[in-house]
Amino acid sequence: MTDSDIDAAVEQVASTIARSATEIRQGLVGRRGKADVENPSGEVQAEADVWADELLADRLTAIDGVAQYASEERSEIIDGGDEQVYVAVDPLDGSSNLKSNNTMGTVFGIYDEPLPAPGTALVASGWILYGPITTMAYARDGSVTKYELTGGERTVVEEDVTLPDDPLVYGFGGRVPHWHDDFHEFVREVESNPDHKLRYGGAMIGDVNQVLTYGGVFAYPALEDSPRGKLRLQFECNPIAYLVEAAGGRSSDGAQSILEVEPTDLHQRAPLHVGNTELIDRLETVLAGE
Ligand SMILES: O=P(O)(O)OC[C@H]1O[C@](O)(COP(=O)(O)O)[C@@H](O)[C@@H]1O
Ligand SMILES: [Mg+2]
Ligand SMILES: [Mg+2]
Repeated sequence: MTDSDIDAAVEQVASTIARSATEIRQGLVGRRGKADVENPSGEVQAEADVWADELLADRLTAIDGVAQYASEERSEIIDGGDEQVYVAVDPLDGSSNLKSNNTMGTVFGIYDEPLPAPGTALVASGWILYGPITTMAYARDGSVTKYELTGGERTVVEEDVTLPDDPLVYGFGGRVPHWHDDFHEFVREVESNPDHKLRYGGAMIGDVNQVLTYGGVFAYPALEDSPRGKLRLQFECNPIAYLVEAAGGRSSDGAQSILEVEPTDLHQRAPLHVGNTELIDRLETVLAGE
């Protein structure tokens, strides 16, 4: 396996997901109901979750160089038979927003180690945002590019994207009564800054994309009834953390970079905090009780 083989496989995965996004968006119509089955995290799947997972599984495992396909929506890893890259996908992020027709996304991480893998094994990651238009944010070689997607075409709108220096927005998931006291304290600090505005839409990708655009912080923290929060390390936390760090920000599980979290299980959860470096540094200080 050479570096150029890996580059070719990575590029194929990213362009296949970008091309599929238009179809996924159109395929949401008529698939907004529940599928009556649970995913490995114990959540009832939407018809669109199941459909988007199958579409991406078929296309991504057909690519030369894809060794594994894993998804939030299936228990087992699909073996692609090759050996260059290992792909983890959240086919539809924020699918509970289907009912109300609000923002959703698709998240992907491309690793160079078998799954479950640490975030340090990521070689690229990205997300599609199904907003008023379909956009893509993509991290590769320490640099982030934003695209607009139309009919399968990727048009660059910004290269070398970095988080703005002055944070503007914040959004925190989980029921407020279930937040730990030290997290409450951090939230009070963030809210007391007159420059900061609440932006929370119930789809991680929509909320993190606001942080990438305006600067700020997004978290789905550890909760009293769920010590590892809600979001899944392989499919959600690692890809987001890799991209935000490539854009000059920081990620944390509360104590260390998300990319340092030891993977123990394909579907394990982790508390996720991402955003401008000074805010994540401050969060870690507050959570450490300092
Ligand atoms: O509805 P809650 O508990 O606030 O959770 C919202 C969070 O759950 C998620 O919807 C989980 O992702 P999925 O929709 O892919 O399961 C995130 O996008 C979002 O940040
Ligand atoms: Mg998700
Ligand atoms: Mg999902």
